[in-house]
Amino acid sequence: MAAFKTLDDIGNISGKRVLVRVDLNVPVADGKVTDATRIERVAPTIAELSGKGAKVILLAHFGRPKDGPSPEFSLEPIARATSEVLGRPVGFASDCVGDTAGSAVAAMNKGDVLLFENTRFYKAEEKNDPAFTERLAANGDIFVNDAFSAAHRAHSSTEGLARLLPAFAGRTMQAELEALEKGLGKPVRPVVAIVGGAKVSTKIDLLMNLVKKVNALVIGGGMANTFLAARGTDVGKSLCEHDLAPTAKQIMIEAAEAGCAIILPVDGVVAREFKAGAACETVAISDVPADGMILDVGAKTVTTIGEWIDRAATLVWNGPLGAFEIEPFDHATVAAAKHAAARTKAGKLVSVAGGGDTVAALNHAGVADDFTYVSTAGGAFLEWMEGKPLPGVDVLKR
Ligand SMILES: Nc1ncnc2c1ncn2[C@@H]1O[C@H](COP(=O)(O)OP(=O)(O)OP(=O)(O)O)[C@@H](O)[C@H]1O
Ligand SMILES: O=C(O)[C@H](O)COP(=O)(O)O
Repeated sequence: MAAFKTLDDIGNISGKRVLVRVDLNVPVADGKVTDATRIERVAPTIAELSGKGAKVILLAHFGRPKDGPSPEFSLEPIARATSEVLGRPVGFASDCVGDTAGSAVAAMNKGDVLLFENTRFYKAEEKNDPAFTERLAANGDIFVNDAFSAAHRAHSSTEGLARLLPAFAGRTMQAELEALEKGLGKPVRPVVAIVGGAKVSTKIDLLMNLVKKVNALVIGGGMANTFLAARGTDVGKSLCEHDLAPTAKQIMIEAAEAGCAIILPVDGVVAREFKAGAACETVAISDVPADGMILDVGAKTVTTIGEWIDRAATLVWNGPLGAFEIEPFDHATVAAAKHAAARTKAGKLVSVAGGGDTVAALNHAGVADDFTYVSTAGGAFLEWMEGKPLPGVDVLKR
């Protein structure tokens, strides 16, 4: 028996209003979804609930809006993409609470699917505010959480609702937890982690514990710049959170004490503009020009990363090594992804990667299917790896 209630326990839901938390925080460029993996992963849960005659109401966030509603963070285009993936109409309500939401739900028939606007248009969502959670709950009889990748957030739509309504794990939530336990529950050593990407402030603290769990930590992407700067390297105009230098230094101390090697870039691909085809050059990491941005790790670093992948029995990866969406800054990520995929196919590596953009990067490299497991989760995956309780999962426990 699973440790939490799943859709196998949900009973007769015909005609019932089921609020389903999904993660539709997908990569988008020019208004188009560039990687639909997260939508594809939640499709089975939606299809199952709809097939059982439920009125399926999707709750999701998109990005990190700071000041309430804005078109930039609207889920409306994602409703269209979800409809394409599901091969059926998906309605859209331009609010997740109140009259607009209530009227849209009242108009639903059995089996219909409706997406509510971005829950993060309300600050109360991220505060897990009980009054806001009640407003969300007013439109549901049952709650299903299928957003493993947002389960590290104790928000109204991830944790709060599970306290107010009968709550169940969706099929993707269930599959993610089972697959991670199987692949990484007792990882074969040496374990090498690669952490890159751009969410420096929300992920850097996780590295403090991660260095105690892995034998080597390769740091690339925007994350590396903060560590390089903390070490005294001038990173020019690169994405860098200088105020986190003390945290980065402490992580390097903890890693040394735990015997975890930290691998930082020795060279970088530098440009002056963040756009496709921008003029760029590869420079030693000590020679980044004051007006330059490191947008990818350089060829020497790629070779070193390959050597660490060769030493690993288990690889854990979150966050691209560079701004892979823009050529030619995808080179390092693609090279490392292909290298890890080849080792996995040769039976020499257990490779588990996760994250919205990380999955997109592996798809871009054409190797997502060759990894042992690809999770939709980035931050949640790292927290799971750390052994930290995930509020969205814990609340579902029997
Ligand atoms: N050197 C860099 N400078 C600027 N942006 C970078 C750099 N390296 C990587 N990135 C950006 O990092 C972003 C991905 O980071 P992020 O931490 O969101 O990863 P993720 O896999 O989506 O994880 P999660 O699911 O937790 O969001 C990409 O959009 C990529 O362009
Ligand atoms: O992309 C993710 O990792 C999840 O959707 C969570 O997003 P967040 O880091 O903005 O909470």
